[in-house]
Parts: sequence; structure tokens; C-alpha cells
Amino acid sequence: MKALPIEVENLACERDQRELFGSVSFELGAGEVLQVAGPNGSGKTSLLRILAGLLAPADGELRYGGASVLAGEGRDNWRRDRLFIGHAPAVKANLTAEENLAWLCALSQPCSSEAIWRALAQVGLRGFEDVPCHNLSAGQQRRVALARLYLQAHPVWILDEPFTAIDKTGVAELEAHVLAHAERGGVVILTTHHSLDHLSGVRRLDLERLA
Ligand SMILES: Nc1ncnc2c1ncn2[C@@H]1O[C@H](COP(=O)(O)OP(=O)(O)OP(=O)(O)O)[C@@H](O)[C@H]1O
Repeated sequence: MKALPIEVENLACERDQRELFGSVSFELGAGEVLQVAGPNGSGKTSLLRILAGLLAPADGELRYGGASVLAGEGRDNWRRDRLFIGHAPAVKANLTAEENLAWLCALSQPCSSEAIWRALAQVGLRGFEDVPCHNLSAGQQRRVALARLYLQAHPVWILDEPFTAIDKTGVAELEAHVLAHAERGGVVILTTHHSLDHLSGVRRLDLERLA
């Protein structure tokens, strides 16, 4: 499924009555990857949470397929098409890897056990399907959350620090998966403190310069 055009116009964010950023604007189309960069506290997570619909902006507009997400008419398409994976892995400690994915997917696109096991194998967790997440390492817990990228068919990925706690091989695999998603007509918006300069075609939005 191809992503529809995304337009962000003069988006502003305040936290505790302090302006974090005042006029973030960009447009993205199918096949594009955007890295949101900037120092700690510059508002990268806040911007991604606004885009995901989890935080209200102080001002500005987000359009998906030409329809305003914030005003309402584009909201259903946006909620259907965007997948947000936050900074924390958001896995439930007492549930197994499989149960976590079944629960996470049930909220948007329910998945079969077979599909979940396949996705867990793709993120290197074959043999860990039935292990409660409190018995997994930090990197393995992150991999459980990232398995959704192999499982679900959302065209727009919004990923906050997806590489955190992931080993070198895992980072390379995830980078390739991000690029492959874009090649299939998806859009990826992500934050990371590691450089993506070695990947061709990744656009960069620097909140430091916009603040
Ligand atoms: N729930 C909140 N309530 C009030 N202020 C918050 C909240 N969450 C974050 N902030 C503030 O907003 C600012 C930006 O935080 P944000 O997490 O968006 O930055 P970031 O660029 O993602 O940082 P990092 O690189 O450290 O992850 C920080 O000064 C932070 O203290």
C-alpha cells in the first residue's frame, strides 16, 4: 500500500508554556525517508508524537492525502495508515513476545500466530516466542516492538529512536528494511542520534536550526 502525500505546515509545539519549535514545515511523498535530527530536548519526540496524533500542537496543520488530519477529515485515513513506535519499547513485561505482538496488533491490524512467529524470526527472536518479556534483554524487547514493521502493512512509519539498544547487525538490517519500505511506496519518519549519512536518499530535518 502506497502512502498518500503528507504535508506539515507551520507546526508549533509548546511544553510547560515554553515554545519548543514554532514553524516546522515539510512535505513527504511515497518513497521518502525523513530523519528528524537535533540535540537532546529540541523536540524530536514531541514532533513525532504530534504527527502520531498523541500530542496536540500549539499551531499548524498536518494534511494526509490533501485532507486535514487535525481538523478531522483526514484523521481516519491517517490513523489507518500510520504506525507509531515510540521511544520506549512499550512491551508488557508479563506477556510473552507473541502475546505482546498479538495485543499490539489487535489495536490496528490483528495478526495470526503464524505471522507473528514469522515476524519474530525476522527480528532474530526465533525460539523466544513464548518467553515473558521481563526475561528478554533490552535489545530483544526493542526487537519485539520492531517486529511490527515486518508484520503489519501500514504505509507510514513514525519511529522514535528505533535503533536504541539494537546491535550492529540489527541496525544494518533495520536500515535495509526502512529503505525497502520506502522503495515499496512507504514513508518513514524517524529520529535517531546515529548518522544515516551512509544511506542514500534520506532527507534530514534539523530542529536545532528551526527552533
Ligand atoms: N510530558 C511532558 N511534559 C512537559 N514537558 C515535556 C514532556 N515531555 C517532554 N517535555 C519537554 O519537552 C522538551 C523536548 O522533549 P522531547 O522529548 O521532545 O525532546 P527530544 O528532542 O526528543 O530529546 P532527546 O534527544 O533527549 O530524546 C524537553 O525540554 C522536555 O523536558
